[in-house]
Amino acid sequence: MDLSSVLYLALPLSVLALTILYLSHRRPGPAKQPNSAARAGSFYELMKNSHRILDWTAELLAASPTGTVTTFMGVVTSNPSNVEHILKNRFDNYPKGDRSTTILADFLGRGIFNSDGDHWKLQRKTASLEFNTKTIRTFVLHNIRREVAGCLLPILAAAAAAGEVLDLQDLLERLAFDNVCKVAFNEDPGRLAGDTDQGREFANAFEEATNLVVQRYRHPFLFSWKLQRFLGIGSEKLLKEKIATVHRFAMRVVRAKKRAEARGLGDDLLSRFIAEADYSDEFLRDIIISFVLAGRDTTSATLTWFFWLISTRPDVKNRIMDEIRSVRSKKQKPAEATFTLDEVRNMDYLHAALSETLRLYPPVPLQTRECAADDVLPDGTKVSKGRPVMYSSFAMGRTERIWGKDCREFKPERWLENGVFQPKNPFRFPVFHAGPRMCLGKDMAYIQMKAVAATVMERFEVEVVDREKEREPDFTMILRVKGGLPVRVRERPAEGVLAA
Ligand code: HEM
Repeated sequence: MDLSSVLYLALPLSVLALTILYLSHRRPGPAKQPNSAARAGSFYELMKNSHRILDWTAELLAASPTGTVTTFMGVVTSNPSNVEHILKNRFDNYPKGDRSTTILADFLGRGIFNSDGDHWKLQRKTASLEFNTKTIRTFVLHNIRREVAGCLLPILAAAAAAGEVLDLQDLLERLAFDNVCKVAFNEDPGRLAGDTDQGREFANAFEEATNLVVQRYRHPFLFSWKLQRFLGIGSEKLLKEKIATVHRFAMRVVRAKKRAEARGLGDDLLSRFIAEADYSDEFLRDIIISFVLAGRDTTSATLTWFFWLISTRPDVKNRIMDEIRSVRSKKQKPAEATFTLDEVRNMDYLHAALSETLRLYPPVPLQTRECAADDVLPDGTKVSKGRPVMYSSFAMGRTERIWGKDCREFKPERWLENGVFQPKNPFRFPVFHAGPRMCLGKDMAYIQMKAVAATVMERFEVEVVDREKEREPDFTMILRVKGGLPVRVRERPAEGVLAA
């Protein structure tokens, strides 16, 4: 790049930097919102609180009478009526929007996770049919049982015998990655069983590409990361390489599956899309990358928080153990190392404990949409065209107005009536999103999480090292446990359970 181009690009950058400085030091004017959203959170405050963005927004929202605030970042709400308006009633006015889809486009293309309008509708229609069949549920459970019995339990047994400390979060992430790849395209990258070269390269590139692409959100203007990409410098250089590795792997999978079509397709999601219509290779590549991203760290993060939370609550742990024993006692044939679909379904208390974990530590804690045309939210907040509008599941899970005075307590009982699990209104609990774009993998996620939790707990006592220590969330794309979760495991004496 020559000097004149550098100067040409440097000038607008300086203007942007000065604008940011001006905005951050400007005295806030009188609030323009009529009766609702407090105007809070200047650029300066945002920077000051950037390391605790979730707690900071939760505090702002709790202090606002309507549960909505207007910040430098856009409108943020924890008000269920607003959430219903954005996600359902005025769905078409709140797409993901250009800013977000442009940021993720190099990586995700126009896969279901990163598209709006007709392109999204087409994928959603096919995917909804495929996610809701009994065949896919059975396929999901079959894979998770295989992976748990064949890989996870032996690793835990070896650690128990050696008295070794394990990072449970890391193990669960490996398990979730292998599992979502099996469900998406029926290949196991072997993250848990001992990496294959190709699998390791794909998994590492996927992980790094996700972390690097998220860095683009930290740029206040699209222009700044685009400039880096154009110059091929810094994190953008590395990102390009990682994305190329992921795309190469995914393309190989798509082409191999298409070639195998004549010999019969499988039950995985890619096979089902191929059988459905003559989609292009790129279209299918984008779809499977979206599925892997969607189903990867969400379940492992939830399980990690779950194991930490129950380690601080022996009463909850005991009730889960009682439920597991009771489900087992109804079995006619000798118990296996893992559970059937019906057994997993019948665990209401475990379902409640996982939902309570999701309430306090939602894997996707803050969601953003972009306002397509000027609008007024049900609480009176005005939103202008192009503004980001966010809802915070994290703040909502900790809101007294929604969950009562004990909202910060871990209390699975709040989800049960006469021992039976009662789902909550998704606009008050939008952890899986809500409305037409609600998470497609919700049932699948519960099946996986329940199967893993019950199988591990039945066979092992999991002791979290330093369990009383408060765990800090680490929020990049998914709300993980900062620093992982070190645990020791001990084998329980067998209660009629066969070895894996
Ligand atoms: C605890 C586990 C999970 C949670 C909390 C969760 C949460 C969410 C949320 C909040 C969204 C909306 C994201 C957005 O629009 O930006 C979403 C979408 C989605 N999820 Fe999940 N998810 C979970 C597990 C899974 C799993 C295991 C899969 C399976 C592959 C999956 C597949 C999807 C898909 C395909 C979408 C896109 C739906 C669309 O845009 O129409 N999810 N999920």
